[in-house]
Amino acid sequence: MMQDEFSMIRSLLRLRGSVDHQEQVEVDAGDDAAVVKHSSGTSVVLTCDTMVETVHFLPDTMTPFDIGYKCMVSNISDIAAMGGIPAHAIVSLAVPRTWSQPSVEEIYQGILAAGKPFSIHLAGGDTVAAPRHLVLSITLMGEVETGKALLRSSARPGDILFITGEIGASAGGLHLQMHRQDLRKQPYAASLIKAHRRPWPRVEAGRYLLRSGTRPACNDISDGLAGEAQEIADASGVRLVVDLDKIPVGKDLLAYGKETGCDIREWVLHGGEDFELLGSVSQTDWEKLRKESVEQGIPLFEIGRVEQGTPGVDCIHKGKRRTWTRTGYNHFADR
Ligand SMILES: Nc1ncnc2c1ncn2[C@@H]1O[C@H](COP(=O)(O)OP(=O)(O)OP(=O)(O)O)[C@@H](O)[C@H]1O
Ligand SMILES: Cc1ncc(C[n+]2csc(CCOP(=O)(O)O)c2C)c(N)n1
Ligand SMILES: [Mg+2]
Ligand SMILES: [Mg+2]
Ligand SMILES: [Mg+2]
Repeated sequence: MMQDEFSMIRSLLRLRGSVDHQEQVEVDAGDDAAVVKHSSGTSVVLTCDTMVETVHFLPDTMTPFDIGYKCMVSNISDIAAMGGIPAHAIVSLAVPRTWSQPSVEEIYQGILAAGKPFSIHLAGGDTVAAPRHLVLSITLMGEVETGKALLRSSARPGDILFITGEIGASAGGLHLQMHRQDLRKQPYAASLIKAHRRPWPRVEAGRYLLRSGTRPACNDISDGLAGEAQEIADASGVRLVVDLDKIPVGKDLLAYGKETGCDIREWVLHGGEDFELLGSVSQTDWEKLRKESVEQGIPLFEIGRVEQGTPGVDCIHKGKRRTWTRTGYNHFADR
């Protein structure tokens, strides 16, 4: 039995417990809109990402908690990619009849859990009926020092290209859940499934990059490495060269690929939903960044370089250089 719209909203808001970022909250959820103060010297960072049943998840690939969690992470990740600090979120929920009240509350628990490490204040939202599939959309507001945001357009010829962690595991976890449930209990399975359902947004790395004063180019990898690299190339007017052998890949993904004979390179380059950051800085700054990042426990892996040339991305594998023609995940690719 589902509560009426207004009881549902009250139940969902009660799940928040205490209000995060209280010092900034002038008017909380409950009025026509929330009102938040923001500090001088900082600018507002705004982003929005949506998840749709059948497009971003299926009952077999994500629990309701995971759906809320991952939708929040995909938003936090965009703030991280700008070097910002996430602060206030607005949640829009379109719920079909087939979803029960406890399942919707579970989505909320996931949203709140993902926001908790960053003290994100859930400032309100909207709740409507949906004809068939669930749609969850989150708008996230954050702060960044004025004039300091990390941009896709900052890559320069001579830069070193880097990434903040292993990639491909999310797509591997999706594949395993959709096609190889028989391997679910294998030792490598849990970490791949976790990578797909509960990614971690790189806020610390984004803040570290911003504070370093090196002004790196930056983009988060939601649509796959190849596509996100292309976005940096286009925005900066440069050519990116990615060394395939340098891309960090986890041992569990390697084990899954070995067992199934699947081409894990496809997932590493085009899988997406890994939410690592892809960036570039000058060679001199790279030496400094790499040294300090080790001391601070923030992983940074060199994966290539930036060159002058027609905007685009090349890859080098076993000494051979080729151009990547495929772009990132495209929602309308089959239309
Ligand atoms: N419907 C829309 N109206 C206005 N701007 C949009 C719309 N959709 C996307 N944009 C803008 O286009 C840019 C690229 O959006 P996109 O969603 O591709 O980025 P992303 O969130 O980094 O990627 P992903 O959605 O894969 O996480 C962003 O600046 C975004 O605000
Ligand atoms: C059931 C199911 N099928 C396919 C996928 C893969 N997938 C969906 S959207 C997307 C790119 C990022 O989306 P967006 O651009 O909206 O942020 C990817 C890689 C999935 N997660 N679940
Ligand atoms: Mg988006
Ligand atoms: Mg995004
Ligand atoms: Mg992004």
